[in-house]
Amino acid sequence: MKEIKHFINGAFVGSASGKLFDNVSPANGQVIGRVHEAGRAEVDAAVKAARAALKGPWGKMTVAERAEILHRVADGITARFDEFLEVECLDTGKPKSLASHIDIPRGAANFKVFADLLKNVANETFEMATPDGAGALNYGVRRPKGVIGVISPWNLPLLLMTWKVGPALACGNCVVVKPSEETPLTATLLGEVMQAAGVPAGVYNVVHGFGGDSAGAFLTEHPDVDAYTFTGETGTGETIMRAAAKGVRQVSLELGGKNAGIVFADCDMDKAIEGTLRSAFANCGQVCLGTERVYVERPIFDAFVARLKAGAEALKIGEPNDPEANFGPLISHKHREKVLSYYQQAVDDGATVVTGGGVPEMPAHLAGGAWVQPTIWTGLADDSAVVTEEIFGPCCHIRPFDSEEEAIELANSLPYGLASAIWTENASRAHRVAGQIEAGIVWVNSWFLRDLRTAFGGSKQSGIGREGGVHSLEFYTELKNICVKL
Ligand SMILES: NC(=O)c1ccc[n+]([C@@H]2O[C@H](COP(=O)([O-])OP(=O)(O)OC[C@H]3O[C@@H](n4cnc5c(N)ncnc54)[C@H](O)[C@@H]3O)[C@@H](O)[C@H]2O)c1
Ligand SMILES: O=C/C=C/C=C(\O)C(=O)O
Repeated sequence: MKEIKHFINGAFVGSASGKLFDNVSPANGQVIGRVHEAGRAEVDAAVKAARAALKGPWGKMTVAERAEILHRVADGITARFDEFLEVECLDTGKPKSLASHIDIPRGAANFKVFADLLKNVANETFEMATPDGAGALNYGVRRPKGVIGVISPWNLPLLLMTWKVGPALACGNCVVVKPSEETPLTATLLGEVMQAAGVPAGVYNVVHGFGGDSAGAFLTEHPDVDAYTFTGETGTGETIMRAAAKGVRQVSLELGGKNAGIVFADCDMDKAIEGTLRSAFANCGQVCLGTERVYVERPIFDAFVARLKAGAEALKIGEPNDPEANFGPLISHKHREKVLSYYQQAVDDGATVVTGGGVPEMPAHLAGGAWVQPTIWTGLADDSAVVTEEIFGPCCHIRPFDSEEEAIELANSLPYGLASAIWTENASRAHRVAGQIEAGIVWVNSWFLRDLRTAFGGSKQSGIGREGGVHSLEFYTELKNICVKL
């Protein structure tokens, strides 16, 4: 059985405690590996290695030197594309057709984009008048924040982890990564790529384990970490924020959502159906930006529901290697229990189940997987938990609306504010509505169209801070003002 070890100070090491946990395939329920669980000793070793690398070669490199190495990391991922694809799909069960287009290429791009960006950042300067007439010159310099704790989720493991590690390293920081316990493989494989690319030991460290009372908590409680960047559930974000408060460490939090799609009667129906299908069901609904609430203008409500149902029913459920498959399993049986509890709740609350609502029949060799049906409901009250709470599964509730104001009010009615998608061919309306949606990201006639230079993050309980492009610099660097009296 394959053992998955930590990557600390440039070497793969096991846990001193000898504690291991199972890595289980979501597609068939079989154990695919045994993962070392970090104790305080391993987390401490990783933080110490990061601190030493910061004071050592990495901290002393020029931006251009670091950028060259990070380009080699990106090329290293691309050169081992098939291996990354294999293990990402082993961990998550997602179709290779999806991960080969999104997860792995984005993993590589996250290093290139931020390496290039750092080479072109301008710093602010202010000339200042002084009473003696000689003046003063203020100029800003950016310095790495230090040792960054990176805590990432399981839904897009390589993409979301490198989305943080790419800019962190480009800015000259060193990182200790705690990947999700569900998906340890790509973060570990990246250690090999880092070694081969010439990233100095200690710059990139990975510790495996769980959240509370395990590697996650040990990392967030460690006093020598300067800042934490986290993607995951809102409740976990609160816990991490509390831990980071000790020592006044900064946090960047990308949290949960209950995103609304708003479909106007003047939309291009083909586009709206295609985009809503993806936003509700891609990655088996396990995308933070996904749509779980769809509001459709009444004149096209019935037609929209019928077409979305047909689209959901045409999804091809299957294992990662099935070239036809575009719909995989949920991440675990535990998560399936949660999703199925909402499927039951919807029925109890009087929903009309338009399609799905249960567990699909799978061939014998996949029967142990965490499969679930894509599901659509109508007819629920606005305060049903199914409509107000993040399910993080392949499901959505569709509700009619009669006016623009009503649609905006419904979209803004929850404490989350991550993303929204608006479907209309009327550009004025698109601008007007997009400006009023309380969310960090609004798409018009699209979904998950990503330019890595743009600000990414959530408002309200969906997060704190923005990452992406130059916005990442705000978190990953300290901006220092130097004032020179002339
Ligand atoms: N806003 C975004 O950009 C974004 C992106 C992807 C996922 N998400 C959210 O992530 C959630 C799904 O991911 P998940 O189930 O892995 O989230 P999660 O919060 O359960 O876990 C995320 C990570 O935090 C760790 N963790 C858990 N408890 C911890 C603790 N007490 N201290 C330190 N670390 C701890 C986990 O081990 C894991 O590595 C959903 O809520 C989804 O909306 C948000
Ligand atoms: O599940 C959440 C998806 C987040 C996507 C990104 O962070 C990104 O595209 O950079």
